[in-house]
Amino acid sequence: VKNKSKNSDVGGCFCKLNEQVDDCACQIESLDQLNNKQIHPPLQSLLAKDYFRYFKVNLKKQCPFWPDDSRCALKDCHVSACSEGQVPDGIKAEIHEKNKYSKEAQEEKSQTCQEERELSALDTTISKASQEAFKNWTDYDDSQENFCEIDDDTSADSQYVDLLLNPERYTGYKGASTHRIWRSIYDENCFKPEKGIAYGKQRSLAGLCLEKRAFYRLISGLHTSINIHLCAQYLLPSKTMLGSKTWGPNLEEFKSRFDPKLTNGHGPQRLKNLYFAYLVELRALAKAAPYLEQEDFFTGNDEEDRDVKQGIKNLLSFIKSFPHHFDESKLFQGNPKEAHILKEEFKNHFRNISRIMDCVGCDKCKLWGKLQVQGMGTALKILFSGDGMGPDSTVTNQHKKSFQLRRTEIVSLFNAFGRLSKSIQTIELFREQS
Ligand SMILES: Cc1cc2nc3c(=O)[nH]c(=O)nc-3n(C[C@H](O)[C@H](O)[C@H](O)COP(=O)(O)OP(=O)(O)OC[C@H]3O[C@@H](n4cnc5c(N)ncnc54)[C@H](O)[C@@H]3O)c2cc1C
Repeated sequence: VKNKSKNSDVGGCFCKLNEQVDDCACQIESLDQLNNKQIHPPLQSLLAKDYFRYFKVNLKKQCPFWPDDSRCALKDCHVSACSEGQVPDGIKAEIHEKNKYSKEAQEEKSQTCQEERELSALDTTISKASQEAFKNWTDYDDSQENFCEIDDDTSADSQYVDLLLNPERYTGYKGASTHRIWRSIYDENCFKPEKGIAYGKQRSLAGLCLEKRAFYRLISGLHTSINIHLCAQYLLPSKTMLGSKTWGPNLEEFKSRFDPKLTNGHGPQRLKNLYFAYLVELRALAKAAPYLEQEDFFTGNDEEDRDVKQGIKNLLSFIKSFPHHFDESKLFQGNPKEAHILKEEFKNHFRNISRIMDCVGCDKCKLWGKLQVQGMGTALKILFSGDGMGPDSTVTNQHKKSFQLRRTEIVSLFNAFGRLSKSIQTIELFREQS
């Protein structure tokens, strides 16, 4: 495939990708470089490891806003859950995770840090006190920090899904059901620039404050990413007599969504919003690096766990060295009372969007929608949880609960970032084809 100069398609889908990411001191081209060369390859191999590939999710939760109405056209919407034996015991038991929330574990960790000695073997029982501590943490998370509603992983309807066996791709989910979802996200849960601007119409961000612009761009960036994946893994006409299915890039579908001539001029800005969402999650990973570098990524397979820990350290070192990170400290500034109200509003809107994911009428889209929204919510939790995320952040002191991430948050954060990363790499592919 001929490699076109990036700036040669001045009027096309990519015309805004030689600019700066909006409201950030970062050129899109430098993100392309960082992502495609340094981040995407190691990230994809980490996401194939057991720790990251199994995601526990409840796809049967009722939509809290309207009756479930839709079924998508293809049986490719179906998600196959894992059988009992498939998921590593270390993940299934999640003893390791629950244990780290217990008072005993916190104290042990604190002592361990002070004495600079290695943690002893894992305790494989969950004491009553530990369970209670875990519940307290869950309540704390739910009330204070979370930007998302996280599925109750003890519900009988929650199941492990192997993400590698259920890839995000074209499913044929479209029409009134999808439009109702996107409309309720944009119209009811994104901040509106001016009264009377309806979903699908020109959306001017002029007059919106930085926080509200950021919120809209995050959601739009996620929408772009979902749509890029369905274009990149489109159901192609079968080339065999038996009619077996093949999936691959569909440039026409991509153009229909991002070419300015076919989208009333909006497509290129939507592509640009993808980079904004990427930059926000990138910064969250950099900020949480001291915490993540301490994580054990426990599955019970010592060798793989060690590889993952090392792989994460290497990846985080690329991420930390990036010089143009998103600056979250500019958000929620000014009058403290107003900033607090705005932050609560921001959180509530985002929580609502996470609830709307239970209304998606195609299981595979719901799986990836829930995972990506939860991952973005985890990024926001990291960015707006203060600065207590250093190596000692798992230690509780009497006055303040320290920062914590659950396995499900870590898995969704890395996978969500992996999806945005894949989208940016895919843009390169479509650019070369066009
Ligand atoms: C949570 C979720 C997950 C999905 N996952 C999948 C999937 O895995 N596979 C699959 O095949 N389909 C999936 N879909 C469906 C897919 O996103 C589209 O809705 C569908 O292909 C129909 O596309 P459309 O052309 O009607 O426009 P849509 O993508 O439905 O967009 C609706 C309207 O929103 C506006 N819009 C479009 N893109 C943006 C943007 N980036 N920013 C701002 N506004 C925008 C436009 O005005 C557009 O007309 C998912 C839908 C949802 C809600």
